[in-house]
Amino acid sequence: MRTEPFSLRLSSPLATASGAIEAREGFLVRYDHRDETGIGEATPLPGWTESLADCERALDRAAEAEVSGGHTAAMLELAADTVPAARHGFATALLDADARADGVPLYRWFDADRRCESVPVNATVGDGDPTETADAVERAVDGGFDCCKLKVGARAVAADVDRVRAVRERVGADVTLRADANGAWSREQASEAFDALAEFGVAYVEQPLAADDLAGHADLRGGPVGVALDESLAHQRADTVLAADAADVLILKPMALGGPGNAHTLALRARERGIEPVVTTTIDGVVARLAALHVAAAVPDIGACGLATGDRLGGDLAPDPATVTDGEMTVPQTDGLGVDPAEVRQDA
Ligand SMILES: O=C(O)CCC(=O)c1ccccc1C(=O)O
Ligand SMILES: [Mg+2]
Repeated sequence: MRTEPFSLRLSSPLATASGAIEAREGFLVRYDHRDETGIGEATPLPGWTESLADCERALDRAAEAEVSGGHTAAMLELAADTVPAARHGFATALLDADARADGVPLYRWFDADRRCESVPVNATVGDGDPTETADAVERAVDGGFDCCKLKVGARAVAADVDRVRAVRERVGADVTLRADANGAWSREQASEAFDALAEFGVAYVEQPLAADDLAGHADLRGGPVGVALDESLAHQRADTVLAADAADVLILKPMALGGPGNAHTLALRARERGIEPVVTTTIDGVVARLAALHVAAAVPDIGACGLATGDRLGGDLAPDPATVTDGEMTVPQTDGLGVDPAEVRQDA
């Protein structure tokens, strides 16, 4: 196992209720397995995953364990609940090598019977005043998106409602709107927001309440605006979240869940319970974005996913083979993730 640090600046920082994301630092992971080299990416995001320092220590421990015990021993050092980003990095490299060895794109390693050319994606629009927000959504719609997610919760509920009204007036009824409060609201604020946002046809709100308030989320369900859980999954066991009947939609971030395999398993388990899975990045480099794209591609009839985040980066780890046209992201059909590990490095 070989690891290499990288640091990517966002040319377009994402303003959220829990602060702005301005840069992403992490590690590329390379692993030789079954005569192939696989590549993975560990890009921790504090609040969602372990710290950068804990990620590095976990990868070092895993590399040491691998020398004598192979990939099984390495994986035992990488617990999904404590070091999910480190686990994601190694697990992705292993999966990439396995899919290459089997001669299939990663999504077909998850489900050999599937063929998936593209995955629908939403545009992600950060906090801003009503005009800035409507401008950003209009640009996205002009660029072919028909589903936009707005960050809310960074200002008063009434001010967010003004933003959503401005967006709806600007782009009309045909665009699907979602909101993401990143856990900012009290129960009272959330119920006020849900009542007001219903008028503008908001499909769902991601994490309206704190991550541990599953009962509060369960109470918000049943109206025209759906409830999606995101942070709750990063902070609690998936079994607890699934059993709480607290969500219409589950947001699955492979980086926060310990890897593409864990995210894929959870997507199918959510479906079994009538909960819609949505796969998103944590604003990552191209390796992790492709891993998330393949997870989404492996799930039949998945709705719009939060994968169109590459254009926020000022530089990347390799050219991106997945382009977005008419709100659909193309899925690479070459073996593995769809990037050549030899061409992956910072600012490639
Ligand atoms: O879902 C999207 O549209 C993009 C991803 C996104 O919003 C996000 C990115 C980094 C950290 C947290 C989040 C989030 O969904 O809350
Ligand atoms: Mg979210």
